[in-house]
Amino acid sequence: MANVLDGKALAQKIRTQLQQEIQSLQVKVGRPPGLAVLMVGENPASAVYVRNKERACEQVGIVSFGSHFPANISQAELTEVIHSLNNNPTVDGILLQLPLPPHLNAIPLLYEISPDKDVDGLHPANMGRLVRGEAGLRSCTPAGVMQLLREYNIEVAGKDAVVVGASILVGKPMALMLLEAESTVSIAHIKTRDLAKLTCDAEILVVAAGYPKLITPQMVKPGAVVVDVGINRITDYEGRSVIVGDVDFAGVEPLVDYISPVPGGVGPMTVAMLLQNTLWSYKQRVQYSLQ
Ligand SMILES: NC(=O)c1ccc[n+]([C@@H]2O[C@H](COP(=O)([O-])OP(=O)(O)OC[C@H]3O[C@@H](n4cnc5c(N)ncnc54)[C@H](OP(=O)(O)O)[C@@H]3O)[C@@H](O)[C@H]2O)c1
Ligand SMILES: Nc1nc(=O)c2c([nH]1)NC[C@@H]1CN(c3ccc(C(=O)N[C@@H](CCC(=O)O)C(=O)O)cc3)CN21
Ligand SMILES: [Mg+2]
Repeated sequence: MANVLDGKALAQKIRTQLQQEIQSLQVKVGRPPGLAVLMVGENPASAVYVRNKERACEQVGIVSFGSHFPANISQAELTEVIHSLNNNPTVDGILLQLPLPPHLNAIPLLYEISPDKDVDGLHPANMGRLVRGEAGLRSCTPAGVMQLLREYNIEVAGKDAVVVGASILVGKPMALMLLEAESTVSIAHIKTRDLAKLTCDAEILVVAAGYPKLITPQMVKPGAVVVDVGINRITDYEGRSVIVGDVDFAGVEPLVDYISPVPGGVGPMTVAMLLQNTLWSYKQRVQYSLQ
């Protein structure tokens, strides 16, 4: 039986640490950290994220400025909203929930978010820092995966790692962080000819494709570490709406050494890293008032 990577428990531990640090800092600074989350239209994965994030902010003492915009908001209107948040001194973090409705273009909007407040790490300046191995705001989900591996003392250096998925939100920054930790990294994507051949060689397998049961028992190396990033809402055999990952958990779990569950794995870690990034950004911003 595999060890289950308990992201829920680790995230709770991190939130307790953050709560204590925020409590003592805000006395000196005179205001709590602030996080603005912009959600446009309806997206089930985003809705889960926004709900969990608001609860977590409240727990640690971060003020959350949640804004939910109708699906028909224009590119210009959303750009204006971002500019006003950039100029708002009580906002330390700005997160634009992805994906956006088709009439909106995410890339130009991600350029508009001030790199100092880009708690998703998606601005080219922050992605560039990651590529170069510099400190900075980094994408929450891959940062959460790395922290989870560290918590369980899982050796990464020298290992063969495979990342399934190559998005700028998860797959690409994940591969860069695994490389920084000195593993040998391969990235699979939709055009990969033989996915199973690649995944069968993976000692560390991180899956972020958004496809339920993409990874079957035949596709994993016995004794591997499997991290499931996928968040898919499906209807189960009893007609209920449930969340599942990209890995056939029941089939894969008996074969591997470590596996992260969905829910309770990477998702809560993403939220914890978002809070951590917001605190980091706040500390950068208020360092003068602390001297
Ligand atoms: N747990 C969390 O905290 C968290 C955070 C973010 C996202 N997610 C979830 O993680 C999943 C991925 O998110 P994302 O934002 O990275 O999604 P995305 O932008 O849709 O990217 C998915 C990536 O997977 C690749 N892919 C899709 N089907 C594939 C297949 N059959 N074989 C190989 N590669 C395949 C795509 O390839 P192409 O680009 O070539 O099409 C793309 O690179 C989703 O389920 C999302 O909800 C979870
Ligand atoms: N800009 C941006 N950044 C993101 O990190 C992001 C988006 N957009 N859009 C949606 C996806 C999906 N993300 C998620 C999705 C779920 C959880 C989460 O907390 N999952 C929990 C609870 C699931 C449940 O309530 O059942 C889990 O245990 O997996 C976190 C981040 C983050 N994502
Ligand atoms: Mg999860």
